Amino acid sequence: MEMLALNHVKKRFGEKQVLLDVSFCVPEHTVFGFVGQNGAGKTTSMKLILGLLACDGGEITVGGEPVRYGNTRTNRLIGYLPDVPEFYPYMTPAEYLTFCGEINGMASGEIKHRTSELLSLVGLEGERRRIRGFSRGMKQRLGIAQALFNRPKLLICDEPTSALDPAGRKELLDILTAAREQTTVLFSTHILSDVEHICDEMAFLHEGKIALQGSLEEIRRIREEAAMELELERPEDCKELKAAFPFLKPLGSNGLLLEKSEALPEVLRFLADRRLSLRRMERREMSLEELFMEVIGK
Ligand SMILES: Nc1ncnc2c1ncn2[C@@H]1O[C@H](COP(=O)(O)OP(=O)(O)OP(=O)(O)O)[C@@H](O)[C@H]1O
Repeated sequence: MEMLALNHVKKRFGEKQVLLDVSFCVPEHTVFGFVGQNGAGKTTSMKLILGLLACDGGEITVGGEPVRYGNTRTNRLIGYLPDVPEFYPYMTPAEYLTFCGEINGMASGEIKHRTSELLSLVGLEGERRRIRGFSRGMKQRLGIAQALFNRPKLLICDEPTSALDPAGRKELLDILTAAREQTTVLFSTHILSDVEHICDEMAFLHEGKIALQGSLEEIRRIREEAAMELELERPEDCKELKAAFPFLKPLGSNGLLLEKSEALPEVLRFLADRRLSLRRMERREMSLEELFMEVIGK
């Protein structure tokens, strides 16, 4: 079942059309990466999912229920970690989570149990310091514990790793992976290696639309089919081939990169007709980064 679905969502701020037509689905119990450059509209999309902004068109459902602007009904299913979470700095993490349980009207036994379970999940068990002395990474981890307190079906995190150092990022990614046992995770990022590390699926938002989406397996397949490296025996053969197919890109002294795999049969026919010998031909493993640069035309 899909936990979240956006269908043809549109959003404009004055003259600026931020989301032109955004559709994607997040299946239950996945870790879903929502990727986009700065200013692509990731936070705007999250605010629409939370009913904090009104869509100009399209529909959003959470757990099958439609999201309505200004109506918080679907938010009972959601835990949200904003990009800069705010806390009462004079509290310890245990005091803070206890306070969250109390304002939610939970019984004290349940609050105690949940607090200890979550502090252990985020690696803050036994932490007696007050939040004012916390690093950014510790605050993000506490924010995840808070967002998970009510056992949400969907955890939404807005760029949770972008301000963290590599060690802090790794800790946070491990927590999001562990959180998948209890919930579905949607997190926005522009750090593509984070997506490669923990996501099952992803969508890439570019110029107001989803430019690329699917499981990481599917996206890897696109990468493998995307480009081919050719290495010829002699530099003059390389020159001859390049002159016949100007779209081939130089690669080292005797190599050429073929980005359009549909042109491969024609290139091979040319090599055979001219009796040019090929030393090596290999599919090129593109990084997610390179693939995105290609999608955005850079
Ligand atoms: N309330 C608003 N009024 C006017 N413009 C806005 C408003 N909120 C966002 N925008 C604009 O919409 C665009 C998308 O912003 P958004 O914050 O959703 O992007 P983002 O993908 O989250 O970027 P970042 O990675 O930098 O956080 C930006 O150009 C931003 O300036």
